[in-house]
Amino acid sequence: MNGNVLKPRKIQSHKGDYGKVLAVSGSVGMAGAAVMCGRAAIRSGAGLVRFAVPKELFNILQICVPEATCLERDFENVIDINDYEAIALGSGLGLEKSNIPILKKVLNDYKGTLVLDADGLNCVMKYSLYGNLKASQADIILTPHMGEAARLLEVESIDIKDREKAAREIQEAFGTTVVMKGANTLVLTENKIYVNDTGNPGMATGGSGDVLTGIIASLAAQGYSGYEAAKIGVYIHGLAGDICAEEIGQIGMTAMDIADRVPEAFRRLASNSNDGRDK
Ligand SMILES: NC(=O)C1=CN([C@@H]2O[C@H](COP(=O)(O)OP(=O)(O)OC[C@H]3O[C@@H](n4cnc5c(N)ncnc54)[C@H](O)[C@@H]3O)[C@@H](O)[C@H]2O)[C@@H](O)CC1
Ligand SMILES: Nc1ncnc2c1ncn2[C@@H]1O[C@H](COP(=O)(O)OP(=O)(O)O)[C@@H](O)[C@H]1O
Ligand SMILES: [Mg+2]
Repeated sequence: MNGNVLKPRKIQSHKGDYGKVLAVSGSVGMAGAAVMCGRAAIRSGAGLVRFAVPKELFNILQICVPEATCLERDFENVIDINDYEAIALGSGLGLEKSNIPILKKVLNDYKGTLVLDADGLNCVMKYSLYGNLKASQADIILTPHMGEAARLLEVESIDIKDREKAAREIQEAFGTTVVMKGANTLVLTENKIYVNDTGNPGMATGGSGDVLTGIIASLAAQGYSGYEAAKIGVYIHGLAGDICAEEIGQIGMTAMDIADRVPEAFRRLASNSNDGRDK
């Protein structure tokens, strides 16, 4: 990937110029997913990150991600979802019925860029919300791993040799951008496919996908299209993982380690010299 894909930050600019991300992530018992997602969004350059979470999570999030702010997950009285250029929805959300109105509100009313991950995807299938997903006016990026992709296609499992076909089927079924995660993550949109070449198996560790969701949402908040944000996001995420492998080793890198190498990954992409990939 060439560094000129990145938008330079202007000297005369302020946080309002770099977008606001709303992270509708985490639940009691999965605060970590929100931490990874929010931390990665901040590390990817968004002007402001705000969590929409149950009140029980405020303390832990404000300690673990002090740069972000927290609001209660109440889209009727507290949060205007269309105030945010990008929403990350689903990491660590859980599968409770109480998520139905949250998903419906975002899918029916949101007009920005929406990254739908993990339990966001699982809830769409569990509660038959695919009609809402297909009709949504948002620019949507789905980020399934192979297990989640199988759920989206309502099949038992997907063979690795059928990965691209399955990703295309999801893209066509929902009309969104699709990020099919794993080694050589695929990014698909109508008539386009990008095969990522960064990353390593050390990244197969809990929370790594939540980091990717935060990176993509952050790029979308800064004005990249959903497809561009997804492509650059998977590249940066993998490169941050490769920097972890250089510094720490593949075994034992953590999702937080990956999030914290994201700025260096952007630096390498921007200079386009150290990553050795000029494609
Ligand atoms: N610290 C935290 O709070 C964390 C919370 N997480 C959240 O936990 C919830 C459940 O997500 P999980 O991914 O753990 O659970 P899943 O329910 O998606 O994964 C469970 C099963 O799915 C299948 N699967 C998972 N990855 C696969 C792959 N790459 N290829 C094929 N099959 C695969 C496997 O059969 C696996 O046993 C999500 O909301 C997620 O965001 C995770 O992100 C991990 C960290
Ligand atoms: N072998 C691998 N090579 C490269 N990247 C990988 C590999 N295994 C996992 N990853 C990356 O790690 C992330 C895992 O995401 P996910 O399965 O959603 O984990 P979690 O839900 O625990 O955060 C994805 O971005 C995926 O592409
Ligand atoms: Mg995940």
